[in-house]
Amino acid sequence: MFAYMNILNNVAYALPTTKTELYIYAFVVLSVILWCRMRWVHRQFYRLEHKIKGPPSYPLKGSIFDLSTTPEKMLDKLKESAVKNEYEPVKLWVGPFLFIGVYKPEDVQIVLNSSSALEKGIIYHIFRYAFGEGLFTASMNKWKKHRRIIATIFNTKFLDQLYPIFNENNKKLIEVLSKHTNDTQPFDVWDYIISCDLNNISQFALDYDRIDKQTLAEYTLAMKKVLEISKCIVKPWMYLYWIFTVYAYITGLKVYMDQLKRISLQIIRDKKLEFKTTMAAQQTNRSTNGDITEKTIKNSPKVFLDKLLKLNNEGVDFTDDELIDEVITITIAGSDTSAITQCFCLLLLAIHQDIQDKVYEEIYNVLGDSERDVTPEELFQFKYLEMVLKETLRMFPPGVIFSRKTNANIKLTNCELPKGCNVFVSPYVTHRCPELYPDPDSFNPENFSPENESGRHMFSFLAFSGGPRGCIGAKFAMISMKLMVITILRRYSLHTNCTMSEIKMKIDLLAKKANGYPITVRPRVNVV
Ligand code: HEM
Repeated sequence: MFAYMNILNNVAYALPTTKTELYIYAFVVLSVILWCRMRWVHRQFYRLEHKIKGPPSYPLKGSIFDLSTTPEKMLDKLKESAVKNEYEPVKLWVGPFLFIGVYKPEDVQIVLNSSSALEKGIIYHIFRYAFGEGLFTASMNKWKKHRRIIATIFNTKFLDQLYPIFNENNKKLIEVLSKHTNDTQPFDVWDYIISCDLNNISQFALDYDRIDKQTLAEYTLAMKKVLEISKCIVKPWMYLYWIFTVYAYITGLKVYMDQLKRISLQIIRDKKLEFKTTMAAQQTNRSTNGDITEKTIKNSPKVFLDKLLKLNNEGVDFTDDELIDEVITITIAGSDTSAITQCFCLLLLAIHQDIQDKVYEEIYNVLGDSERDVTPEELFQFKYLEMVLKETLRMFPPGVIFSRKTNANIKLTNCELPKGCNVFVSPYVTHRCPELYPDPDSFNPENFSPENESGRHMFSFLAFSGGPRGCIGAKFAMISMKLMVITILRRYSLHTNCTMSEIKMKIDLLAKKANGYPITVRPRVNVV
């Protein structure tokens, strides 16, 4: 009886007496109810999540949401946790968002080929705000329609007629590099390579032949500036639209975002007008000659935008805004990625003189002493250079992580991903797995010899992602990168005092080398 009275007294003591206490109590009780309801409604999500290993997580903070962590450290932590869990999936809470890393090629294949993982993850929001809803950021329904159409453009015949664009820009590149031939100290090759790539990709996407130099300079500057938003990717609060918008205004980024759109729209309008005139001329020629004349054949589509407009005319029906988004996406997705790979490749060849000699030998075997341009048939013969570029992409994939949102549970080899999580794949982590690539921290193009490649799982090499949402520009990239390396090595030998252990990474959306790519160039005098 006494004990009973005591309990009642304690309860009475704990009851709210003031209005403030009442509000606090109500808030706590409501929060607990809402939390229980959320756990109940999403019980299947939590049941599956619970089965996946990962570091301890704390409310709000999650497992890795630590402001002092740099992206480079975060990547090292990811690699550590993957090794610790023997490359089985690892879960990470970032604030309220569940991320699950998938590293084993067998699991990666399931994810990238799954129709339940075609939606892009939350980290892409920033890119959607900055350069619209092109293929790279598009939501699933839009992506399905656009990808099917745009994939028809990236065929071999279309890519083959781009060689003159690449060759012309490469020639300009080796001319500007000539001013460094007497340098005794290494210089950073980045600015030269990215300018060449920006020219390649803008000419490919928009056809710059007809735009004045001033506009070209404005467009490439705007592209460089907009690309800088990738550093926001490690700041989750930027995923909120209104915070990003304020940031874009304050930092002046909005000016460049508008500039990209304005110039693209102007070119699209000019091209549309030109396209109409050509079509009208074709109609007239057909009615007078009964066939298409030489003049109209010469006017057949040369660049990406021409092709899009032609498809539009055939009933595809892209709005001007959609055309702008796709053109900007192609230019953004195709410039830094290629430039990073080319810079790493040049640096790695400068560090590994024996491998550089082998690449030069191959160039000499195919092209001899001639200075003529490389043809598509000849480029196909550069097998060793292809191995070198793939090994570069293995060690230093520009995209170290990419992610998708699951819209259904997905069964992997040993566990199940819950619907609604952000699943991510890390080429960097998978590419450094010693079971797939022995001695993974050494640069060894033999990893991609036909024998070694055929003995490995297809999804062991993820630099271009894979499955239906993989890189649409992979072939374009390989052609442009091969042609550039060939052009440079034909004229110069490359040297550096940088060593492998000195290569430190700087990561935002893409992974670059911190402190640039220091090389020296010497005119080639010796013939093999
Ligand atoms: C070395 C060069 C390149 C690398 C390493 C690379 C890598 C990638 C990766 C990993 C993805 C998938 C990203 C994700 O799922 O989030 C991707 C997508 C994409 N890439 Fe590339 N890329 C390169 C060059 C290019 C080029 C030259 C173009 C255009 C000409 C291009 C256009 C695209 C587009 C449009 C997408 C989005 C595809 C879609 O979602 O359907 N890329 N790329």
